[in-house]
Amino acid sequence: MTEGITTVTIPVLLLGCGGVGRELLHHIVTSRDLHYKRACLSPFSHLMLFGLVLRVVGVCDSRSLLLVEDVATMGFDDAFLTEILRIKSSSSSLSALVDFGHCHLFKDSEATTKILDIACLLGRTTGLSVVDCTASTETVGILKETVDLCCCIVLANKKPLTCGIDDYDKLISNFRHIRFESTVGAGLPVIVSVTRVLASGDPIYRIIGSLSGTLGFVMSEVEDGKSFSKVVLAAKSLGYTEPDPRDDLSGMDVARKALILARLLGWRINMDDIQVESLYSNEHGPNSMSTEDFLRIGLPSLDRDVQERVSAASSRGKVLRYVCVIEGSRCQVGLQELPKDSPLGRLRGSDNVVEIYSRCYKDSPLVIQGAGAGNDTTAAGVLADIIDLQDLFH
Ligand SMILES: NC(=O)C1=CN([C@@H]2O[C@H](COP(=O)(O)OP(=O)(O)OC[C@H]3O[C@@H](n4cnc5c(N)ncnc54)[C@H](OP(=O)(O)O)[C@@H]3O)[C@@H](O)[C@H]2O)C=CC1
Ligand SMILES: N[C@@H](CC=O)C(=O)O
Repeated sequence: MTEGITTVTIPVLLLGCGGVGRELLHHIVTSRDLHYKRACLSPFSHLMLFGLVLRVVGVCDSRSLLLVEDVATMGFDDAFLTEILRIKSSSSSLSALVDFGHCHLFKDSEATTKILDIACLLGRTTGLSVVDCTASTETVGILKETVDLCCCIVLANKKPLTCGIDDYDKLISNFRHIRFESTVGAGLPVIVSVTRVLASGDPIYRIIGSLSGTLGFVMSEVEDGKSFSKVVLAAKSLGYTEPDPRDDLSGMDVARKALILARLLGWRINMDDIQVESLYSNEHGPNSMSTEDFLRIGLPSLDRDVQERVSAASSRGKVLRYVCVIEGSRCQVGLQELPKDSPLGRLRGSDNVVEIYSRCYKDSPLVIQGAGAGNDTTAAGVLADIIDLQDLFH
């Protein structure tokens, strides 16, 4: 420890070690020096110096929980975190790491019980950050219990916030302890912007945006003459899509983002209240075929339809964009034909854009634009959320 610097430690428990979760661990390891020394650059550094240390106490995948030997004092060292990355990148289970020693492995219901034990031990004293980088609804129960144990919650996963309204209310009941910036716009500061505008007493009456990195990328690539199926597969390999890309193509992923924003505005609505346009029909849905079959057989069968729609729009001098509108009592997501030179029409690749209209931002909306998908930018958003929580524990 550098002399004169007080250390602030945030214990982190990671749920989900896929594309985003692994990238988060990588960012934690590579940003250690920055986090430790950052406060020294603060204008107030002559008053108080503190170094921030993120202590990863546990990592969970769909099958098991890997824990440090002593959660009260230890964190996985960087060599071990790097080994977790290596093992999970090769699609192996976390159980492969038990041989390395200095850790414990828990499975199934035992893992859930253990997570709650840790939350109980560390929540009130240290504000354990429980970070959800899964794409599962199964984490909601754990997250709700950790709220009561005074833990902090950081979400990339949209599903916990888009379940029933009671679950939502519970999760945000301690608003200072939850961050979910990456659920909308990946690393873009959308949630914080909406929250700040609302907190200033400036009512937001309209949000319009293009909020799917995948659909933005797909539409602009198909405009350039590439085949829909190939472009969706490329979006998947670039880390833009959900684990099952049908979540993107059905509009459900954008609908979840719309619901999170609408609920943030105070709307008491559920998924059923959102009009959602899907790019495929039921015969290609999860009840009819597996993800693998959809990628192999279903996707190519959609090529012609999507190409025709894109070409028809182009013949009218327009482009197709998947648009989210929250206004009046309407919350709607779907394809729109837009002028090529409009703010949404000009979007390329995985970029998102969000326009926020309020009393202060009436004639000229507050616009947030930039990369809206990808493991790197999403994990960066999650890490910034974790760092943002540190002020609660000085
Ligand atoms: N990629 C992006 O651009 C963005 C992604 N997000 C969100 O980030 C989240 C993660 O996405 P991504 O990393 O691509 O997903 P992946 O499918 O790559 O990873 C999901 C991880 O969660 C684990 N998991 C599944 N169920 C559970 C469970 N019940 N408990 C604990 N772990 C579980 C999986 O385990 P196993 O390894 O055993 O399969 C896997 O490690 C998603 O919710 C997504 O919507 C948000 C914004 C942008
Ligand atoms: N699948 C999503 C990822 C971010 O939420 C997208 O394509 O925007």
